[in-house]
Amino acid sequence: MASGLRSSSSSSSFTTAAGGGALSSSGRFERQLHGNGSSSSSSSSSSSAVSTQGGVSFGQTHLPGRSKAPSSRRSVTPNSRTNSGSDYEEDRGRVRVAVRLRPKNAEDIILDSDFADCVELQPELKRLKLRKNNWTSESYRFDEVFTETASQKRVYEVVAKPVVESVLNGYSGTVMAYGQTGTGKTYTLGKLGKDDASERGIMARALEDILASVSASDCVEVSYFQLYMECIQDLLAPEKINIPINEDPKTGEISLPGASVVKVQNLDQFSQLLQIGEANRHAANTKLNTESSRSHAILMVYIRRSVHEKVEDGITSWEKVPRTTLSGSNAIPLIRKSKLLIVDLAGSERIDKSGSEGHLLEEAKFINLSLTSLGKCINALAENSPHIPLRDSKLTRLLRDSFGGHCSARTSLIITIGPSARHYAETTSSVMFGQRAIKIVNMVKLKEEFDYEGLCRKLEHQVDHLTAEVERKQKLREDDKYKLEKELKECQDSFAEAKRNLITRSEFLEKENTRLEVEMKDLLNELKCQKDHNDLMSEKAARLEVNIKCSKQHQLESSTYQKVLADTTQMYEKKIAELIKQLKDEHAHAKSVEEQLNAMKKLLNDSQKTIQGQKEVDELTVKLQEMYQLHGQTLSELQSLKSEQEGLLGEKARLNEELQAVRERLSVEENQRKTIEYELDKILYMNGNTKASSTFGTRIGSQKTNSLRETLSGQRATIAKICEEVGLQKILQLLTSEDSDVQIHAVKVVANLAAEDFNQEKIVEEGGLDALLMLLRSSQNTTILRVTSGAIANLAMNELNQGLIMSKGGAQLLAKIASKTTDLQTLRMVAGALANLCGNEKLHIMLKEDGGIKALLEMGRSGSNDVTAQIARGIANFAKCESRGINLGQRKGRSLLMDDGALGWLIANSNNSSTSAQRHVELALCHLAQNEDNVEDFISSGGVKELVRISVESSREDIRNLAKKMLRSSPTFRTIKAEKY
Ligand SMILES: Nc1ncnc2c1ncn2[C@@H]1O[C@H](COP(=O)(O)OP(=O)(O)OP(=O)(O)O)[C@@H](O)[C@H]1O
Repeated sequence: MASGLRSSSSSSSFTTAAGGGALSSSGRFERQLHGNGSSSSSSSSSSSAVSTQGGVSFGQTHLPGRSKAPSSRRSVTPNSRTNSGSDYEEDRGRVRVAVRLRPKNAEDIILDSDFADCVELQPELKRLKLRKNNWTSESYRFDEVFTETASQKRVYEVVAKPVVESVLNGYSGTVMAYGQTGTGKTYTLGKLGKDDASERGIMARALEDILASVSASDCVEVSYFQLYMECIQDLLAPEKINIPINEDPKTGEISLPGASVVKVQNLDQFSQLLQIGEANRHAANTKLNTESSRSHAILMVYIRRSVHEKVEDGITSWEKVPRTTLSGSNAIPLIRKSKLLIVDLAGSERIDKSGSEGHLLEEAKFINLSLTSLGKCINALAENSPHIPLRDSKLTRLLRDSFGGHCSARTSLIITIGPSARHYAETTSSVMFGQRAIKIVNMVKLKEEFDYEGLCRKLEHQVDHLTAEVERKQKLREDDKYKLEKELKECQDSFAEAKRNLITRSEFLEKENTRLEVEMKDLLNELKCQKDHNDLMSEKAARLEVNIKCSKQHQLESSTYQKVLADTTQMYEKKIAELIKQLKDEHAHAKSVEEQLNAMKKLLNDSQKTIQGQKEVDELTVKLQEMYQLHGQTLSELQSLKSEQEGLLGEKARLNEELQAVRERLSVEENQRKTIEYELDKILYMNGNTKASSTFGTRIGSQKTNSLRETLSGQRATIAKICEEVGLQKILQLLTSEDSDVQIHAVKVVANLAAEDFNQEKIVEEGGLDALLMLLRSSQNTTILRVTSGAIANLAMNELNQGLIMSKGGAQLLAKIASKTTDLQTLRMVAGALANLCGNEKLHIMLKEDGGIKALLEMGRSGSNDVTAQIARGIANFAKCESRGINLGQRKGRSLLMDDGALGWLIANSNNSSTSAQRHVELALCHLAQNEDNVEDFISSGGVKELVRISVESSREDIRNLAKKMLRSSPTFRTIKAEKY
């Protein structure tokens, strides 16, 4: 059941035209919640019957049957804030304003068909244009504009659904309708749509969404009351009147002690409550003899939802869970309360216009009192005024949460208007109310703070990381030391062994040496003995002369022995040399081993030095500890820097405001200077002079602001003042000046004055009309002709002047100018003047005879949309007057327009790209078709086909209906239509 609303706000909710800046992703999100301190048992489950309670307080709602235990509040601070739905989050605070145009009703169609609508919507630009007359219009931008065909579903989704979603998330929200009586406030908000669900208004749709989103453990309750003449009456229990408003002195929260609060469980039940409320509102109105709802109706929806806070890894998350799953876990059970206000304000029309008298006048004053004080609060809030007069009326006291209030209310306002030009003033006033409200930014409860805890955690993490790194490196160093020591030991061992081997080897070599020396000695002794023996033998030879042969043999033997001895000596000498070389090599080897040993010792020395790195580690640890201390100090410094920064930001904001004010003053002064400089160009522009508009028009285009509008009206006031001081007579005399420059300036002033109703009669009385006609007759100057035609067009708006213009030959003169000029602006002015004259049926014959109709139609050759729109307006005015004359039985016969080819012109222009021209062409065809005597012309010129097309394709429902009516009411048309279409 608790499926939750799928957000369509990104596509269908108001888009932001202006608004607050983006919030950073870190920061603190503060909500106000009611703790579970008060008992959760509620009699709300008992039934849906109307129950009465001690008090209903907004934000701290006392629920039915619930004890008034003080509810504890707490702030919740998630460590990170999401940016989801950023548009909505960022711009939550600004009041969103939409405008809805009501379709024409029967009265509008009957009374207004001669007039253009005063409202033009440009939904694609979210703009609304208010047309004062044919020449002047103002354009305003809103968050959304709804045309007369906008569905109830779309209006709900754009205006109210984002607010409802916000309320379901625990914020307060308000949806309010403001507008003149009969413009559709109740239709938009309170329509029940019993037979057709698509007709349901915002109240029913909001409850439908809310009920679909809450779970069984949640609670939805409503109060419904009206504020009539500063008195609050319960619409669910009408006997309860004069309900007081209580304000909590500490929190400023509002409560209505004694008001009924009803628990709602399904949409049918809510529809019944709404019906009861509407019936009671209607009964109260009837009793008070009022036709329309003159009270302010307020529906309050209280929502109480169970939520729980889950703490995981230091991150706080909010989850909507069934209450039963909360026990036994680390979840913290909480109740989240929010409130939705839907306010159907009473009609905003002016007292003088509504014609109220006696009791009704009193009533209107009270209604106006509360609406006026609402307007004052809106003004004060829009201007950021330090004092908001919330206490001036009950309405503003009740709505204190909705506009700039202390809670984070999200507010949507829908301005309802009608299309009729008769209610121009009321429509303008409603539109301006919306324009002021759109500037209001409610205080948003998202509070931004630096996340110190996060920083702390980050630093701790870094310290942990560094400590681990130090430990790792220490371990590495120990490993290295162990390895080096091991290698050193191995080196020492191998050195000792090498030394041992060397010693063994040198002992062995010494022994061998000794042995060889002994051997050599023995051999030498042997040799000596041998030599002694030889000597003895020679002695014997000498002595033994006899045995010479034998002696010779002995000699031979001796030489052999000597050779053997020499060989043996050489061999031993060689062996001794080898042993000495071997001994030298061993010495060299011993030396290189000693060198290696030295290198090892050096290495050992180095590694012992490396071990000194350990000390560095210790120092690092000390530094780390110092860092801890520094970190603590940094935190406190950060704290003080932050408060300093806040102070500086405040100062900066104040200086910015001052700077802005100075800039605005400078800009106003600059505008005033430029205004004076371009004064005459502006007048020209207002009268359609293209040359002037190339200079001034560009500026106008770039500056379309309220201040310019104010400057323009100030300009008119300046001209009126000049006229007052110089005297109209003198200005009119300047029209006959011989200097054409003087004439140009004078005619511009007169044309400007003629744009205001109250000057028109005076200008004619003082001979201004004659002077203008004289200029038309005699001047050749294009500018003079153009501006003069504009002035006459302005004068021709007034019925009293129209006869005079005709009797003085004005139509002939205008026709002549039309035939001579190709200047589009002049043609537009002339067409406008003739179109105004077409609206006076008494002048029709004269207008035709003076060539006015022919001239009007011929101006179509210009191909200009503006000129075509004026021609179409004139023909429509003419045809309308004729059809009225026929209806009243005052006129007979074929239309005077037929001979001049008006029907052909209309058919040829029925697909004109200009909306205004097309509407007038369609209206003119419908009015001409009403005359049976025009039927022949319609048949011969293809007009019937055009009429059938209009009845199906016209963009205006009222015109489609009119065409259908014409086709039905003429038997000839009926037959043709049946045969051909
Ligand atoms: N958008 C619309 N579409 C169709 N009909 C509408 C629309 N808006 C209003 N109406 C009709 O116009 C009439 C007046 O509307 P509604 O009663 O809602 O006006 P209101 O502004 O509430 O007037 P009041 O201030 O007197 O209460 C009703 O018959 C209503 O059905």
